[in-house]
Amino acid sequence: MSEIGPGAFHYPSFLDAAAQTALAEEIAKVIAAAPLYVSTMPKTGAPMSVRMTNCGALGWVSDKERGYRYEPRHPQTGNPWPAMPQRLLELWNELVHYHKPPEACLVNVYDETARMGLHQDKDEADFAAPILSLSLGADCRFKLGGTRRGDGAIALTLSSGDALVLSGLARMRYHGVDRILPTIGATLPAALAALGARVNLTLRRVT
Ligand SMILES: O=C(O)CCC(=O)C(=O)O
Ligand SMILES: [Fe+2]
Repeated sequence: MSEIGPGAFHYPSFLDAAAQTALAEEIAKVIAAAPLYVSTMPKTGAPMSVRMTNCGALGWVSDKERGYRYEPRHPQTGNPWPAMPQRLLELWNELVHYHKPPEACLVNVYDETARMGLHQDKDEADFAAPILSLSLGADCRFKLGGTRRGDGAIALTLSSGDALVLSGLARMRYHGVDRILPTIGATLPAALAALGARVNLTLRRVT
């Protein structure tokens, strides 16, 4: 584990190959029940390059009219999000020291050209709870800035099996995915391989 400034913890290869396979199988079930969809940006309605879905009681959604928010139902099927797999609750307990369970797990699927601009995670009512991110598949160049937009950002590589915790002073740090890196040998586990190059799971407490 390496601490990238107070409260930001990077755990390279936290999940071994077997754990990645098991997690990918759980996420494939989530996607079968709650299909991936394309969110649009508030105001402009521009489509995001990342496809997404959620599991847990609440899911992060965005559209032109109503912007970023959490909803209890899939925006296209209208069904409640699938339950959060037990394995994710266990990883939260292992890595996040917080007295309440996560309510939302956002599943982001990147193809080779997808990216995510620098942003803060601030649609939650509870900023005291850490954020837990888990990565599968291709490496990405991840940017981690400060708590103000203009602060300089450092780049790190997030690889398959890596965990990242943003807690305390790091909870509101800007972050984003610059680009997916050509990654030799690290593809998504078979259960997810057809969907894209990289999958990121972000577990959050919302209320
Ligand atoms: O894909 C990642 O590593 C980051 C995802 C993220 O920042 C988000 O969904 O808010
Ligand atoms: Fe984020």
